[in-house]
Amino acid sequence: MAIVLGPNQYGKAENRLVTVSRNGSVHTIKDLTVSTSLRGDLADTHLTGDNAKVLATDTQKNTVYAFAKEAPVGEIEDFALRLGRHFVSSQEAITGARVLIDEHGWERIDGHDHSFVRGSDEKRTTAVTIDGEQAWVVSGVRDLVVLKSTGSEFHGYPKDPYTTLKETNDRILATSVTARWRYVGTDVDWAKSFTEIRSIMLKTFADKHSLSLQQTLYAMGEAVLNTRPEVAEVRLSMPNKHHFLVDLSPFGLENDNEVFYAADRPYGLIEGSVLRDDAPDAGQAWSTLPTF
Ligand SMILES: O=c1[nH]c(=O)c2[nH]c(=O)[nH]c2[nH]1
Repeated sequence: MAIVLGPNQYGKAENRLVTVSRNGSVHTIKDLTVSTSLRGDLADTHLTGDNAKVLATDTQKNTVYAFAKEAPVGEIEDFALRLGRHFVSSQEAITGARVLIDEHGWERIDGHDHSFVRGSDEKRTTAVTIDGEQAWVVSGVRDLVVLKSTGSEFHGYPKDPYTTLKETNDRILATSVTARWRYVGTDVDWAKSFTEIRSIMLKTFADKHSLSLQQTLYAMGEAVLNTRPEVAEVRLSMPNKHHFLVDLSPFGLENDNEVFYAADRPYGLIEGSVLRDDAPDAGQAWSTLPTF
């Protein structure tokens, strides 16, 4: 038996980067969390501690901040592609890079020039993978919390000895959407694509009469693929944020779908992928990302 080194990567995780760009007195901010990981000929450092091929994680961190000054950060996908390509092209031993960026949203306060309020916890995300000359982009959104107060049913499921759930023709449906979509290529108007994908997912959640969260998940992915040719595959992770009808009968009160207890756990976790059957090969697009 021999013991060998398996797949490995290393980098600086969760660099917090905030930039201010000034157009006269009007400021625009970008608030990012950037993680970089490098892959390549890195056996020596693992096997003998020889660091001749190890671009320090500290240097990777500094590169993130220097690149933010040297050119406008722009869209997160472009910034991630710039960083990833730089690491691979400038270090002979480094053959691959993975750059993950989360963008945290700030809204201008009442049209104010330089004051902002954090809108919600929602994050725009990207995961860029560089392998030699090739690049894959998977973008998405996290913590996009939505709720509909009707237009959702759940019934027709098997009843076994342990089933207590009551069938319903009218329930609250709420979830916190994590969506990732894999782009076919890299020649994309990233901002426009993101805005339109987010909007079509929200519209579908709202408009689709739901017989299960699974059905809603599929409809959301399908709507993205039907309208956005630049996308090959959508992966969705949607916790079912249960809202239970409170039993008010001890108080002599009827509860006609008006008073709910919002449980935070446990939650149903509904996850799935929707893709074109002729989608181009995913290459390394999803590697090391969570399945959903
Ligand atoms: O939309 C739903 N899907 C399920 O699989 C499920 N299971 C459950 O208890 N409630 C729900 N709701």
